[in-house]
Amino acid sequence: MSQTGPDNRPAWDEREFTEQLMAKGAGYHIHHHFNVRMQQGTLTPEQIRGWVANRFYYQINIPRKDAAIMANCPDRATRRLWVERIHDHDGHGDNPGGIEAWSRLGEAVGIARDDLWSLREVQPGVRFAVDAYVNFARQAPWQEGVCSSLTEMFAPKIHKDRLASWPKNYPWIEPEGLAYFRSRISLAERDVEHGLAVTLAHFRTRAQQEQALGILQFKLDILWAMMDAIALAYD
Ligand SMILES: O=C(O)c1cc(C(=O)O)c2c(n1)C(=O)C(=O)c1cc(C(=O)O)[nH]c1-2
Repeated sequence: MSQTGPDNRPAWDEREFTEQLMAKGAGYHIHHHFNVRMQQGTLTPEQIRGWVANRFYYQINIPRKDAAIMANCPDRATRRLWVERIHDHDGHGDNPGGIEAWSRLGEAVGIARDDLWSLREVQPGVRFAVDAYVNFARQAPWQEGVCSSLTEMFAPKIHKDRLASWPKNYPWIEPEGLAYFRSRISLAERDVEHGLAVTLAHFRTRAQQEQALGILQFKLDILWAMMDAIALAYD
């Protein structure tokens, strides 16, 4: 039975709703001019370093964002899956984790560890955008926080693009530095499987489904605003 909201428009079925979410990929930061230039190989070492140093602020805040979603989630089964995201980034047991891998990317592009961790390169626009993501996760119902992570549907392509093009375009970057991108491909696919299942189950009426598209747009805007701030600072 298709559910209707107060305006009586029929809900999309799961296939159509998923297609609507996927169509949001047209606004992914993969299409931002700074990313296009990064991919074409025309960025200078300073520009690459600027991007890596600023994106680090996103990396260190992802586990805080995920902890906020968990804190809002009363469902133990969901928390058992969600906690893996925190382990992925912070590290767990023998796995040093994604933040450490990003630090190694920093070293591979010529940023000293202390410089990266000092956050002194982080631009105000990047800080505001990332903080908005964490604050959203703190304040919104947990299913909306989950929905906002769905830009990860589009992330495996951007990671694969970097793995394919950086070694030939930026031979000065030590190849071991790219391990973060490699690690994220399967993790993003796993995250999306879970995040999409939660989203399809929670946003049922047409109005709710459109709200989900709005949440995904909010997250696309965060990533886009980060790129704008980085492009402005290093162009
Ligand atoms: O390199 C990228 O372009 C990119 C984008 C995104 C994204 O779409 O939010 C993530 C990541 N990387 C990433 O590595 C990552 O771990 C990640 C977690 C999340 C999230 O919202 O929970 N997004 C992303």
